[in-house]
Amino acid sequence: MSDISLSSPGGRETLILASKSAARRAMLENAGVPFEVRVAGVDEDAIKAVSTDLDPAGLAVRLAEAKALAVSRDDETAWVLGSDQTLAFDGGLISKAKSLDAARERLKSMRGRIHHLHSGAALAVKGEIVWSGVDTVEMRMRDFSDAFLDAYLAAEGEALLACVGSYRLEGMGSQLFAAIDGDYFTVLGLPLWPVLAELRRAGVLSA
Ligand SMILES: Nc1nc2c(ncn2[C@@H]2O[C@H](COP(=O)(O)OP(=O)(O)OP(=O)(O)O)[C@@H](O)[C@H]2O)c(=O)[nH]1
Repeated sequence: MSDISLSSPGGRETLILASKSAARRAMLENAGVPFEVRVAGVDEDAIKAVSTDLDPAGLAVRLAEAKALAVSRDDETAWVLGSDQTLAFDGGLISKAKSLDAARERLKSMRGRIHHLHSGAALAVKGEIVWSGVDTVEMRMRDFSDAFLDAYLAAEGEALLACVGSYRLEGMGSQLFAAIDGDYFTVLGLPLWPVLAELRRAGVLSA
């Protein structure tokens, strides 16, 4: 993963995004936020296994905090942003599909029904969590046809396997939904508004 070091206005603190997520990176880039990328090598499955006491939103925060801490412990100066997204459906948690066939079955099971996306974020400095937050969106998937689903999978391909719900809301993916109730950026994987507000409060971004 290449580092992105954009010149920070006024020599502000360095922000590191501890995520391999292309969507998270694009959201910050498009918002004009100077940052570097350093992927956090966190064993998410191990954390999930000991977090059965948490609801999906709480798990998203815990995973976001783990990613932020993993990078922050190695960098004594930067502000580190970690993030994680969980998908709650039918009383359980859905994780990324391993193949397009699995994605097809996943999307068939969710069509015509509601699921929720929880996007958690955390900021860490010097190995300590200084802020965390989470936002949730209700996703109302329409009962699309098999023909539409096949066309969607063919159009989007393996890029969908990087997305927790096996879809991307942007582009053709918007046709999978009747409506969403919540914030677009939260769907893409980051509770952008509270993250930007905290970065301004902390002086990482100018007010
Ligand atoms: N472009 C796009 N990405 C989405 C959408 N919904 C979910 N995602 C992505 O699905 C991924 C959720 O997986 P996570 O485990 O939170 O993050 P990750 O991509 O594995 O990256 P790390 O932060 O390094 O763990 C994130 O990259 C989200 O950006 C969407 O509608 N559009």
